[in-house]
Amino acid sequence: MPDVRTQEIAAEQQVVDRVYERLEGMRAQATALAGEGHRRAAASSISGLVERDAMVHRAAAQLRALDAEAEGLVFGRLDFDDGETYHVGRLGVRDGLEPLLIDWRAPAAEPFYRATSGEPFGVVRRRVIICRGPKVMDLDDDVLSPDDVGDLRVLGEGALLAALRRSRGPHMRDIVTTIQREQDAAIRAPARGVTVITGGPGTGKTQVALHRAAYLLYTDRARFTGGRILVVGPSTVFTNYISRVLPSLGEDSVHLRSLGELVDGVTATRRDSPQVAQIKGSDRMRDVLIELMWQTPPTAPDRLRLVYAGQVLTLGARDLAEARRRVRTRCEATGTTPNAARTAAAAVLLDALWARVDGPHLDRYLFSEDIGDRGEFHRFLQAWWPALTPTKVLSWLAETARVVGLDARAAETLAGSYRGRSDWSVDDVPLLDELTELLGDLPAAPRAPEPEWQLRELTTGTRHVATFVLSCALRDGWELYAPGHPTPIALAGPTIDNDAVAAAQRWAEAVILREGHRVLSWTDGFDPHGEEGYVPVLAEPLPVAEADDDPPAEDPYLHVILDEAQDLSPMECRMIARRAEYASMTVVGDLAQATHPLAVGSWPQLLARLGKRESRTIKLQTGYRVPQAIADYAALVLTPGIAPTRSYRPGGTLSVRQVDDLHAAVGEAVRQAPRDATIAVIATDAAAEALATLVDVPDVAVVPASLVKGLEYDHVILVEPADIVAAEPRGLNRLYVALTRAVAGLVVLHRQTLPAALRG
Ligand SMILES: Nc1ncnc2c1ncn2[C@@H]1O[C@H](COP(=O)(O)OP(=O)(O)OP(=O)(O)O)[C@@H](O)[C@H]1O
Repeated sequence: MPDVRTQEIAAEQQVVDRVYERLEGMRAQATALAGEGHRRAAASSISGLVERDAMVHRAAAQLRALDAEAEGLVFGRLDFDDGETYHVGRLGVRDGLEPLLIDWRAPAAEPFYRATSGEPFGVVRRRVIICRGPKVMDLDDDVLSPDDVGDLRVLGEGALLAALRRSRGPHMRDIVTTIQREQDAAIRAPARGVTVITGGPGTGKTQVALHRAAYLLYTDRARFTGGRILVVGPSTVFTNYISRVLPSLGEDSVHLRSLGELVDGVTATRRDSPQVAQIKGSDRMRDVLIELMWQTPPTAPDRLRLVYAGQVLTLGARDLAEARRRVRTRCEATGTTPNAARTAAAAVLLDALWARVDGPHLDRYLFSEDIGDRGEFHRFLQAWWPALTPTKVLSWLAETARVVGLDARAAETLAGSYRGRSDWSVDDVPLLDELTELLGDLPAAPRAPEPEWQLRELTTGTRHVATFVLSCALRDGWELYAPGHPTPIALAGPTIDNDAVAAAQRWAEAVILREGHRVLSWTDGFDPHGEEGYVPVLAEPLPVAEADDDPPAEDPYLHVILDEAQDLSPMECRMIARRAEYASMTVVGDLAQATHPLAVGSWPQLLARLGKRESRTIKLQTGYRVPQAIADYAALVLTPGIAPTRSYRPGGTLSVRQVDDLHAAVGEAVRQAPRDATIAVIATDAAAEALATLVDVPDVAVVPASLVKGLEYDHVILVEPADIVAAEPRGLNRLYVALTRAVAGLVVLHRQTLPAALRG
């Protein structure tokens, strides 16, 4: 006769089997629907069918993601006092009208995470079903009666302990079966406004942030699907570590980026020294960058020499500097970015050259036309006012001895950080992003000319032309149209006879030159009204894109989740704020772990940097990573007044050893660490480099202290705390972060005296 447990497991297995059977059916249906074509399903007269098909498609997509993760789909059951029972899982499954499995994010599943004996929500029993794929392995029942309330109010204690004991892999695993009450409240907080989630190390902030992303997608999929949620983490090591959590929840449409990956085309992983980070992170860098982008490019020629009407016209370095200053003033007054300023630059140079022409009888238009015809003027213009990319401008800093807006020492520190480097640091990324905005779009690549038949196609109304067009209207005389404009930008008026095509073309060439383009010759074309006209062949491709042809603006993010947000510098906040303009936010962090020299002292201060106001704050109190003994030791370095995290994790070993030979001691500690565990040696960035060659053992990671934030390992060997503290202004906070990475064992090795806080 099987015992009750075995019987219960068998009963649950039947339910799980039914769920998988139904899913198989849905999968087959989805494949068939895909084969049939979605249009046919959508055209069905029964609207319920369309909804069902959509559900089947969605389930199939989720299943693909879940299959890849091989996680059990069913993990919970709730029994209510009215006799009702449901099963809770990673996705919702119905058989006809009967719900077989409730999605963990559905309101009906909330009691699974919230019910306590004090507030049971009608639940009499919560059961965690421990599955390996489709096979039920074990059950953990929680009978809710008033006597059950323990000190920590842990829900599903057996399952939680089992989850905490599970061996650690290279990636973080989801916690969907064991989310705790306070975590659930944070996950399900309203999407709107800004939700700040704080808590000590290991309280599950990152987990909450990721489960919240999955929750928001569930509650408003139409709004958030397709990459409208952005999750930002501090480093690529960290984003890689957490990258499996959302797929294991069946969600793959969230953008997960590290701070070094927010600008297209750049993947930065290296951090600058605190001294450099302090300069690059400060918001005065915006002014520095503005000065930099208007300065004379290092490759620009410093003399312009042309011959006109037998006269040698020269602009020397001082004239050119003055001309550049005038272009800047003109552009700043009109909000023109440097990349859109070549037209203005041409006009200012022509003014300066004309001022040197001796001879009152000479004509200004003819002068512009003649000079404009000279290839040398255009070659000069391109070199003197080149198209600028953010990377090009930032690289000038390596060579710039005097940086407007910085004192000499800061300028030298900044320049030094670029010398001899070919890669960008994470701290450069906000500067590149700022420059992208400041410089404006690059002139567009040349577009294929419109086929002639398309030009003739016009029957009624006006069109936007793709290039300049010169045409002659019967009553108004010669008109010149510019790209993208349906109305003329210039009218010749009665001065040019309607038949004098050559004169009209000369006039138009002068106007076009003022717009920054040189005409080589003319061909036939059509104006915006479909009338025949002349189209110039330009020396350079047109930088102006027709309004209709602009690439669609990228969809903005609608929710931005920031992890380790305590560390964002003012420039990083500006970069995030640009992406979060239309977004609600979830801001996650721990001020005690702030290590950036410009980190904020409070959450309202951070939100002010982001241009947002706090809507709600949720503080997580219980730690799940660090055992209490290690948490208490780490808390010694905290500022007095900050309470250590109350840890739920049992066990843990702590050993603090003073040694003579650090390298030998590290080798010994690595040999003694259990083999089936994840092991990290954490040291200052400089020491980590040396240790990495020394500790060449597979599965043992040597991690620089600056990269360890957000990560965790079963065993941590921490090397020379005094050096970690001394390495940077917020060294104590860095030490606190390093001390709170261990899940089971922490070995602290030191040769020097320990930092005062740890001696206590
Ligand atoms: N409810 C839970 N059930 C099981 N494990 C949990 C739970 N909450 C957190 N954990 C585990 O605790 C560890 C720490 O979680 P997490 O990294 O999210 O904490 P954190 O607050 O972001 O830490 P830090 O501030 O150090 O970055 C992880 O291994 C996580 O899986």
